[in-house]
Amino acid sequence: MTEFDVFVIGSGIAGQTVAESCVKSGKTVAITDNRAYGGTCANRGCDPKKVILGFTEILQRSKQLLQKGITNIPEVNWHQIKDFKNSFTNPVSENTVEKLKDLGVKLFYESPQFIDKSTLQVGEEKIKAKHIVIATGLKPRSLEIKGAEHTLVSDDFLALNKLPKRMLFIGAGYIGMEFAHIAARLGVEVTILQSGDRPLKNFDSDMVQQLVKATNHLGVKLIVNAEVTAIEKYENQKKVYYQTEGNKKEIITDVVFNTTGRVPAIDLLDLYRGSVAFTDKGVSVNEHLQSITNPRVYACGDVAERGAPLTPFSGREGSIVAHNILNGNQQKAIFPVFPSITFTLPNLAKLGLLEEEARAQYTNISVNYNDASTFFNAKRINESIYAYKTIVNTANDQILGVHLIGPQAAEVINVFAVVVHQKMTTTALKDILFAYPTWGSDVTYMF
Ligand SMILES: Cc1cc2nc3c(=O)[nH]c(=O)nc-3n(C[C@H](O)[C@H](O)[C@H](O)COP(=O)(O)OP(=O)(O)OC[C@H]3O[C@@H](n4cnc5c(N)ncnc54)[C@H](O)[C@@H]3O)c2cc1C
Ligand SMILES: NC(=O)c1ccc[n+]([C@@H]2O[C@H](COP(=O)([O-])OP(=O)(O)OC[C@H]3O[C@@H](n4cnc5c(N)ncnc54)[C@H](O)[C@@H]3O)[C@@H](O)[C@H]2O)c1
Repeated sequence: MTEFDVFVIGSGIAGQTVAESCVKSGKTVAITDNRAYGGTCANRGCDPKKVILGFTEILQRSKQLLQKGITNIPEVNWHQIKDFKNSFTNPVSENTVEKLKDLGVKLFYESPQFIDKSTLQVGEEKIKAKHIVIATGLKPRSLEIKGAEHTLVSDDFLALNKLPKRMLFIGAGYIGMEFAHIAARLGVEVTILQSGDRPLKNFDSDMVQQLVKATNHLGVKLIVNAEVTAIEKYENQKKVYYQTEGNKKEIITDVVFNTTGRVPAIDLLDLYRGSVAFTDKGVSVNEHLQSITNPRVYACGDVAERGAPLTPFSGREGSIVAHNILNGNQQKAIFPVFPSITFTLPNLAKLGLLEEEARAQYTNISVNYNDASTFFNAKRINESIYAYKTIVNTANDQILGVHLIGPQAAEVINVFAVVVHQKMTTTALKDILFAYPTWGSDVTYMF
């Protein structure tokens, strides 16, 4: 039986971080992945999405300034966009493999199964490890309806050879909204069916209302309170049956994407045999990111029950796990307040508490919600959607929450992340001289 100090399952940002730190500290380390090395963000998530978004930003800006100096909207070519996107994603796997091999990590290419608390079956090999790290991320939630096999997922969107004329997304969360905006700007007729009464439940409702306005303006048909009941395939077309407010409806489209959420990728691991407890949110871990039922096992990144399923968390959790393996459980998974973005155009951004959370937790708060579309920054690019909501604890003048919608909200929210992280007061923030005219300079007017 082969033995390692550390066996890592999953080569995304979380797993790679653990493997790299541990091998550099002299541990014997192995890692396995049953898909392309490098994980979701670089291969099938944040990065390729943002590359494609870059093209739609140009289209959006051109459209806003059409007949104001722009005479033609540029034409886009999906094949070229895809080639450019592939120039980022294609090398990821090979580069990751090379980096890990050079560091002395032993690589495997299949899903392991737990045999007992410290042993894994990896292909033909039985492997024992002092520490096993689960970093397998999330996978798309299965859709439990008739005809679910006719749906595609976000990976398939990024791999499309040709853009269809029509697309339908089931679910208006991060992925549904981001991909719907991208597709619509690239000329696809887009429908979104959302089960609840609004998209993006984690974001501020006033900002989301503005985003819904922008989404409608873009020509996307966003239908809320829709319960999808079945999908039928007719040659190249799909018929999607749904109900809304008791009425049965159907819609014909070319491609249907299941964007109803993502769940922990743990079903292949036989966690029961390893005595590793889990819930539907992921592997159950204590504050050191250690399994609550098997102390040899740690979990980090999206698959861990703690933290948020976002790239910066996965990296941070990976380094906490590596530190705890190497030094005994010294680091706790305590995270600073963090921004979250929906990369639609305009961007939707949030940091800290929602208004209702702040009202429930604090007695003295001030909430400042304003339409900023008359600000110079918005007017100079003819942008009609720009708004903010800031929530301040009036007892100490510190910011509790910031919610932004605007063309550069994804960047501007980072200014607030620094302010909140450093516990600055709004008075101190207003004392800073920001360069003008920049989006950053608007933040001093948001209180
Ligand atoms: C379309 C999309 C867009 C996104 N955009 C953003 C964004 O803009 N910003 C942001 O912060 N986050 C974004 N995310 C989320 C982000 O990608 C994840 O939070 C991050 O990649 C998680 O890293 P991880 O290391 O925890 O898991 P992953 O990167 O998912 O890595 C897990 C690895 O484990 C492997 N694996 C799974 N099961 C097994 C098994 N049984 N055996 C062996 N290997 C296995 C997988 O193949 C994968 O390589 C996006 C996600 C998606 C899907
Ligand atoms: N910009 C980013 O940071 C970014 C982008 C993409 C993904 N992510 C990460 O990936 C995770 C998964 O994203 P996601 O968009 O898959 O999930 P999500 O949870 O954000 O959205 C799923 C949406 O589908 C809806 N839904 C669920 N079941 C439905 C049904 N049967 N019919 C219609 N609608 C239904 C939900 O109400 C929700 O609005 C996110 O939580 C996020 O952490 C982040």
